[in-house]
Amino acid sequence: MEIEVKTKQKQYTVMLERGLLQKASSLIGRHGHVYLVSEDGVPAAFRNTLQQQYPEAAMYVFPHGEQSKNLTTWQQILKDMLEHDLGRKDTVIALGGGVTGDMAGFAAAAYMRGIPYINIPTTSLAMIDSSIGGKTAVDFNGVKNSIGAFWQPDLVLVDPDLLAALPVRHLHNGLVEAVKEGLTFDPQLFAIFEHDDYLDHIDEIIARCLQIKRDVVEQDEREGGIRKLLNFGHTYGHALESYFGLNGYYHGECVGMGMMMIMNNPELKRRLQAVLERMNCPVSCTYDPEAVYQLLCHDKKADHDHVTIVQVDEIGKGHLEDWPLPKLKERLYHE
Ligand SMILES: O=C(O)C(=O)C[C@@H](O)[C@H](O)[C@H](O)COP(=O)(O)O
Repeated sequence: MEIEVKTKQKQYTVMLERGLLQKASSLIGRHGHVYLVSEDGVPAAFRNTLQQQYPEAAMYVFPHGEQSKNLTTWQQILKDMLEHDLGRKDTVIALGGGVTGDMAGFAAAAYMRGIPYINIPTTSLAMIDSSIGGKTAVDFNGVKNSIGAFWQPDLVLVDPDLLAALPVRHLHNGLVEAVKEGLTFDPQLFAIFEHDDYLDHIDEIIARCLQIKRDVVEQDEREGGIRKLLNFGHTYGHALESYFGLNGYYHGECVGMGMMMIMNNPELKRRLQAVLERMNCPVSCTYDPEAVYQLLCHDKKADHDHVTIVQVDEIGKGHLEDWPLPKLKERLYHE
């Protein structure tokens, strides 16, 4: 399956097919010199499969996880790119999860004021959500994704075979973003999680999410309106993620709890809770409300004294609401 994404910045293809990694170089074609970025959590066999297709290319491998998503790693990648004489027509290829896509994408966005980059996601989170749409960022000063750029990829190769190597907690972590897309845009997608053996429908789940994301990003590349709906659960979710830090909950797990916290409709909340429990994901946690509130005030959707949040009263129909900060704070105390 091929999905065309047409944005003002770039027009590119997202290919979704099993076995793509083996033939990546033939699909990528000629793109100047190639520079590979990956993380050590990606199975060595995947890295070797790509490296063998580009024997001349340098590969920068950083330690896996959110602790690497910072300006230090970004600077090290840029320095290495310079040392390998990468030019404006050369291409960065990211092989890894969301952090790799962010690091490689943000490095490509800044290097020589922007060079091409190609994404080969290896996690459910990256396949479903972060590999397309052009959001690249690092965490800074304790605030998630606070420094970054919109920089669209030139090609995305989604190979669900790679998920076989993913630990089950990571798999579910990414699938929470698909639950989010079902709740905000696609009742049939939510129904897969509610009623079916969702692990038998992984390819369909990814395809539905990519199509939703393509439609949203094409309408609103820089998140002026409808794209904000993709942030359902992220207002509390990002704050919890920052609050618990590197050894706490995963991103998707925090988004799941964030959706539970923001949702008003008790019946929908009950259904979401049942889905999250099916996926062995947490539905709530204990935290210091004041500390989480302070983190929440840095939300990119915040405008001085209010935050644009996403609400879902009917499955498939997310909408935006402006919530004053005191209302968000009060809920933290009464959840
Ligand atoms: O692509 C988007 O737009 C999204 O909001 C997708 C989110 O699921 C994703 O976690 C995103 O990185 C959060 O964006 P941010 O702007 O709050 O950093």
